[in-house]
Amino acid sequence: MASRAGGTVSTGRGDRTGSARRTVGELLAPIRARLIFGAVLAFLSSVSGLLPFVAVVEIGRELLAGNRHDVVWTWVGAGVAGAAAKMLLMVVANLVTHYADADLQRHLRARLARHAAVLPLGWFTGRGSGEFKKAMEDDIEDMHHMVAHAVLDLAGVVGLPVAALIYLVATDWRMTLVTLAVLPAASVALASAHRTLPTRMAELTGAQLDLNNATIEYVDGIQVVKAYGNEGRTHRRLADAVDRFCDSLAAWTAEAGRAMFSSMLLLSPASVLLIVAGVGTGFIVAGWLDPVSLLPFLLVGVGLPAPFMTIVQGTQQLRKARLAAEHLHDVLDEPALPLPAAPAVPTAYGITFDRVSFGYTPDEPVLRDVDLRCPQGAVTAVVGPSGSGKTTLGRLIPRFFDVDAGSIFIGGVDVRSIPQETLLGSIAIVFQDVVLVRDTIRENIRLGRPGATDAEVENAARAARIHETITALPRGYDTMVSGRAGVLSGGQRQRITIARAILQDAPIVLLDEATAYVDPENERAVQQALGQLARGRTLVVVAHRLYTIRNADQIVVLDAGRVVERGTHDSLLAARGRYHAMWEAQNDPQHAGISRRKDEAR
Ligand SMILES: Nc1ncnc2c1ncn2[C@@H]1O[C@H](COP(=O)(O)OP(=O)(O)OP(=O)(O)O)[C@@H](O)[C@H]1O
Repeated sequence: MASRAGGTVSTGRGDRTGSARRTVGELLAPIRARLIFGAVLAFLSSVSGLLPFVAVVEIGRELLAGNRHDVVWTWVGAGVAGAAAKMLLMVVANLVTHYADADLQRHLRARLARHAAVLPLGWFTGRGSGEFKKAMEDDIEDMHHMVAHAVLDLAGVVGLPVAALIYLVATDWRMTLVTLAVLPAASVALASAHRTLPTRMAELTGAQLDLNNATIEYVDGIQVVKAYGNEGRTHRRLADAVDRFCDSLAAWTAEAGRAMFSSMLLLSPASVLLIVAGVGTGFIVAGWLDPVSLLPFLLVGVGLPAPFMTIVQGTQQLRKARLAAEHLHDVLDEPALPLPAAPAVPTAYGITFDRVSFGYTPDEPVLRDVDLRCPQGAVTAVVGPSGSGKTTLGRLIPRFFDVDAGSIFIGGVDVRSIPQETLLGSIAIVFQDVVLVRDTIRENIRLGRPGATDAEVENAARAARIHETITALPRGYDTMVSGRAGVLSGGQRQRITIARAILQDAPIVLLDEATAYVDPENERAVQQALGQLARGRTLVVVAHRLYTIRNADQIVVLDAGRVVERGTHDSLLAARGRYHAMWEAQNDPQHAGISRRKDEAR
C-alpha cells in the first residue's frame, strides 16, 4: 500500500507483487550498457583462463608423442597469452563495473535525496527515518555487491565451465559425465535450502528494518534512556529488535550454512579428483581411454563443478539486490506532497481551520471536525489531555501532513495552494525536541535566514537571551554543536532554536512547548525569549503547562480530537468546565510543589 499524501507512514509493501517498474533492472537502467560490457569482459577473461590448462595438456600430448618442438612452443605462447588475457580482461571488467557502480550510487542517492525533498515532512516523523536510512545505506550497499561483484562473478564462472565443458566433451564425453556426477547430488542439497531461504531472507530484511528504526529511536531518546536505564521502553524496543535480528540472522546462517557445507563438500576439487582418478583409471585399464586423455579431466575437470557454488552465491546476491531494489522502490514510490495547481501567496497571516479532520491511518481519526480561528498577531494556545491531538493540529499548518477533510487557510489562502517554500518560510517552527545540525552555533542560528550578517545573528541571540551563554564558551559563536547532545543544556539549545526563529522573522510562529527544561533559571530565560519571538506575530502554542499560557488571547481545549472549549483563561475558569478541571488538577497540593514554585520564581 503506497500511503496517501502524507497521511500514513506505510512501508508500501502491500503492492510489492511487482509492476515491471519495481525491478532491479529499472534502477540499473542508467548503467545497463556498462554492466553488460563488464559482464562480457569477465566472460572472455574466464574463457581465456582455460587456455593455460589446455596448453599444459597439449604440451604433454606433444612431448609424449615426440612431436616437433616448435608446436610445443606455440602451445607455451598460447598458454602465456591466455593467462595474460585473463588477468587484463578481468582488471578492465572490474574497472568498468566499479566506475558504473560509483555512478549508480551517486545517481540513486541523488534520486533519493530529491525525493526526500518533496515528501511530506510528516513521513519522517514515523517509520520514515528508518526506511530512508535503510534505502540510503543498506539497500545501496546491496546493489553495490551485485553491480560491482556478483555480475562479474556470475559472468566469470559461466565462461570457464562452458568452454571447459566443450573441451572435455570433445576429449571424452563419458569421462565428462563422470566428472559432472557430483552436480545432481549438490543440486538436491541446495534445492531444499532454496525453498526456505527466500522466507528467511525476507525475515532478515524485516528484522534489519526494525533494528534501524529502533536504533534511531534509541539514539534520539538517549538522554531519557540513560536516565531510566534498562527500564526504558525505548531500550527494551532496541533490545527486542536486536534479539529479533540476531535470531533471524542465526536462522538464516544455519540454514544457508548447512546447504553450503554439504554442497561445497560434494563439489570440492578433492571429491571430484577422487571420482575422476578412480573411474578414469578403471577406463584406462578397460582400454576405453588412452592415459594422456585423462590429463584434461585431472587438470581442468576437477575444477569444473566448483564454480557451481559461485553461481549459487551469486544468485543469492541477486536475490538480496532484488529485495533492496523493491525497498528502494517503496521509498521512491512514497507519494510526494501534492504541488498546488494554482499557487497563491497569502498577504495576511491569520490561520483558520475549517471543519478539519485528520488521522494517521484511515480508521483512526485523530482530529475531528475542528473549527478554529487564530487571529493575526494574537496568541492561540492549544491545550488538552495527552494524545488529544494538540501536536497533530500544529503539524497540519505547515503541511507535515495534508488534512483528510476540511481546509486550513492562512490569510484566506488554503495551505495546499501555497508553494511549499513560501509556506515553510512563513512559519517559524520551534519544536519541543531540539535538534541542532552539525555546525557552529553561529551557522545553526543563521539557518533561520541564510545570508544574515554576524551582527544580525548576534542580535537574534540577544533577543533569545542566549548571547551571554554563547560568548562565555571558549570558542563562542564558533563552538561546534550537533544532534541532541553537546556542550549546551536543553533549555540553552531551545533558546538557540528560538534565536533562529527570531532571525527567520516569519509572520507565524508554531511552538510546541518544551516540558523537559524545568530548572527555573532556564525556564524563565526560555519564556522571555519566547515573549520576544511572539511579538507582533501569529503565535500558535501547543501547551502542556497551563500557567505558561494564562495570558494567551485565546485558549482552545482539545479532547479526543475535538474542540470542546475555547475562551480566555478567566472566562474558561469561570465556565468551570474541562479547562477549569485541568487547571485545578495542575494546581492541586500534589502538583503545587512544582507549579507554585514556578509561579513564585516568575
Ligand atoms: N507520526 C504518527 N503516526 C501515527 N500516529 C501518530 C503519529 N503521531 C501521533 N500519533 C498518534 O496521534 C494521536 C494524537 O497525538 P498527538 O501527539 O497529536 O497528541 P498530543 O495531544 O500532542 O499528545 P501529548 O500531549 O502527549 O504530546 C496519538 O494517539 C498518537 O499516538
